[in-house]
Amino acid sequence: MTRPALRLGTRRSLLATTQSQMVADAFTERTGTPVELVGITTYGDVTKAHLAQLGGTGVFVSALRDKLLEGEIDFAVHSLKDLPTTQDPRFTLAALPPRHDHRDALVSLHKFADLQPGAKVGTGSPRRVAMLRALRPDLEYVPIRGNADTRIGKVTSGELDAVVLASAGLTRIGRAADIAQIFEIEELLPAPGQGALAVECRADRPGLVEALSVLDDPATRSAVTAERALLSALEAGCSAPVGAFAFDDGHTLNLTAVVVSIDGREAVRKSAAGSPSEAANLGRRLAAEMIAEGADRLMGEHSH
Ligand SMILES: NCc1[nH]cc(CCC(=O)O)c1CC(=O)O
Repeated sequence: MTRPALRLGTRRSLLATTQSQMVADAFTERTGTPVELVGITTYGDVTKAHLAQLGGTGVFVSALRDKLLEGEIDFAVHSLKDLPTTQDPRFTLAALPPRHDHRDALVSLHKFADLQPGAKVGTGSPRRVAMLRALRPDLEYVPIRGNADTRIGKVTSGELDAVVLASAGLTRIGRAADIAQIFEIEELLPAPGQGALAVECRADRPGLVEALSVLDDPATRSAVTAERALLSALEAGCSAPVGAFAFDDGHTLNLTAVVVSIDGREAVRKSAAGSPSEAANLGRRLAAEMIAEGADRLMGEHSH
């Protein structure tokens, strides 16, 4: 007997459809249940303009959630770093699949250290600007928007000397060959949850939550739980210059986080370790220690 296909709602961008297809394939391989992708055009995709004024990437998330509530789709795949840290109780993150690469990457013809003084580096992220400024205050940081292809195109055309994007996203859309350098976390701490995917469905479908949970990776879940608890406890918005990375080696969860002033001159950077079963506590504890050292002052207007 063939089972009915589950409907996986996805934005139509290359990154979104690729990530959704990866999850669909992994689920079908594990369970034998077919998955059908359902393309959804979101308000954010249509208007393009002033995404920040629409509430940042949250518009993409809420469009998919609306389709879950309407029953048009069974589940959705999000980039975890685009999800608000406060979970809407109507939905469950049924699976957090294994995270492979959390780091940021430089797309350029040159290594970061070899860029000429005054070279133009494109990134729309205050976190990346603040941390890169700490390393190279002599470069010019230019805000940019658009999908990865558009951003890479500005390097190819010579309009910019480099752009910085998540390594995971570049690899997923087949642009790994354009990466000149991957930043290690000592240089550039990624956004909380960067590189991880979240598989979400309605909380009132426990059978589906259980079925999707075959894709969950407990070590990824504990790591990103700590990162996101820290972000939430810092009361930082998605545009705040906050970096965090946690790694669960199966016994110990190590968390490192930084808050940098937007000019790159001041930073509070701290690490802590704990039990993976206490991931959220670890994140909250490290956030409290960072606030005690002035992290909230550094965030300035970027908090909330
Ligand atoms: N904010 C946009 C966004 N959301 C997820 C990714 C890439 C994939 C990931 O980080 O999981 C990107 C682009 C980028 O930051 O380069």
